[in-house]
Amino acid sequence: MIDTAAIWGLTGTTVTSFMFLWAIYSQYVPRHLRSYIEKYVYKLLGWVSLYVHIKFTEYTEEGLKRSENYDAIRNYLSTNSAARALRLKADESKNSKALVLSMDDHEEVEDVFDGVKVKWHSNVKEIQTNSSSGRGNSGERRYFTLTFHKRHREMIIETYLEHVLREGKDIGLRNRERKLYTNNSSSEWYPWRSGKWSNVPFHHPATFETLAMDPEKKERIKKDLVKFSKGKDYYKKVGKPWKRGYLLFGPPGTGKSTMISAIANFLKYDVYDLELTTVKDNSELKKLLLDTKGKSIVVIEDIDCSLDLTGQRKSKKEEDDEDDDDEEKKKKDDEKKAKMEAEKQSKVTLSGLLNSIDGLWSACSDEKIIIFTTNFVDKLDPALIRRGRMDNHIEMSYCRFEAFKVLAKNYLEIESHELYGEIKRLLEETDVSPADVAETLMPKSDEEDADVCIKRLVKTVEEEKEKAKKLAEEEEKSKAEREERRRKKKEEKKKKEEEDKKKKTEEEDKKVQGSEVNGDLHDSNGTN
Ligand SMILES: Nc1ncnc2c1ncn2[C@@H]1O[C@H](COP(=O)(O)OP(=O)(O)OP(=O)(O)O)[C@@H](O)[C@H]1O
Ligand SMILES: [Mg+2]
Repeated sequence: MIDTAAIWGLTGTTVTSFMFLWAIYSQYVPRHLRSYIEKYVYKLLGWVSLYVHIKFTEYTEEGLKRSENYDAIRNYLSTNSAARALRLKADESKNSKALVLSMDDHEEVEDVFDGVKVKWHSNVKEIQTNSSSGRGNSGERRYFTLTFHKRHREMIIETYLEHVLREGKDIGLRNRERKLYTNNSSSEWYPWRSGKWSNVPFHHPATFETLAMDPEKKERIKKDLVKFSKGKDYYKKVGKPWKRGYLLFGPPGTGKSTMISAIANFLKYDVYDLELTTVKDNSELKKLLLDTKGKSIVVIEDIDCSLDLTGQRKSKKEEDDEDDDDEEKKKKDDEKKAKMEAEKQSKVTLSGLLNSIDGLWSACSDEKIIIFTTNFVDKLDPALIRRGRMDNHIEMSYCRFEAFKVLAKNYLEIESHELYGEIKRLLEETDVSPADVAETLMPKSDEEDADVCIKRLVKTVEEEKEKAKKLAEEEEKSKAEREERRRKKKEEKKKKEEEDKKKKTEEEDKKVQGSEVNGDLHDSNGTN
């Protein structure tokens, strides 16, 4: 069938007469003759028309796969056509969180790029397909036609189309429903089962605005993220894979997991929450990482607990164990047992993890952030967290006044209070996690206003301060007791050693004396 959009270059009355001819042609000319005629008409149009037409179909040649370019163009035109076209179509795609308004079939919109005018036309064609049962089915195939003047051919093909596809893909990524993935155990790694990763829509509400931390630090992190996300060309230029590692460390409840959600929402990335204890070995780990998409964050939470990743440092530590008293030894034994349990389940090693982060990252898709979190940064092997692997080390600390102000604004919608001075002083002196502050600030009923919550916070922090003081005193006391025990043990050991030595010397003296007496006897016997 002749592509009607292909003759778009012709005007007014020509089009009307052509339509009349077209009706006669489709009714009276036999089908087998039409393909010949169409072939030559196309050739003729190519000679006389000043316009170039490019067709973008909804499905690939084989008809099986949806064309990514078609979707990108549709997204691109959705911003254009929503403003200009009169008939629009509301698409509700499975992976899109927003309604995509694209132009309806047989609509047309103009676009201007670098001062050059082009036209996009949306078309639909009836097709006959043969099903496996042998019966013919009819369906619709959609396509876009781009029309522009011959003299802009080079610019359109080389620059404009690249711009349209890039923009369209970006719009698609912005509109897509973001996902939170979690890894499955390898027994489920079949396409007809769950595959390597299961996912749910990612709807965590945390943002940098709601994250309580030092504002300057927050700005630095945001700038770093923006630079990374726009760094495609830079990373290519310096020959580095386009990835960045973040290490988030700090005590429990200081917002490490919240920060991950804030980063994901800020960059509009998916999140892959990698549970290392369900990964059997290094090869499984590599396969999992290779199966992650770009524009995503791979997270390994509590890396120190996931596996024994502390490497050789362990043996050095063991040497110091001798000085510990029984209580500490028991604690360490329990820790070791827990780690051995984890190792039994998973054989992922430190070097395996390092290889997966470094070696294969370059091979899998671009634009990826890997985040490790830990409560104990000192426990980690330096090889794991060196710059280049973990480029940015971020300490999430206890709630100080600046962070408190963010929480008060979020939870109580206040920016000042007469007790702010008191709170500032208390928070500088006392270590309270943002999680605790947030919980205290949250109104527990409709009767509780900001004043009640702020007073409760003052009380809570004062109590925490008292508790911390008592704990410090107790620790000091038990430390002194431990020192005393250690000193006594050493003294006893020394005393025992001295006694043993003395005993030994006495025994040796006795022996010498004995042998002298024997010698004398022998001598006297000999002379007899
Ligand atoms: N810096 C923060 N800003 C805002 N809210 C926070 C912050 N830190 C903690 N919270 C609040 O406390 C809760 C717990 O915080 P989160 O899970 O992020 O802590 P975490 O550092 O990951 O703790 P853990 O080390 O135990 O995993 C969050 O749901 C959030 O409401
Ligand atoms: Mg956490």
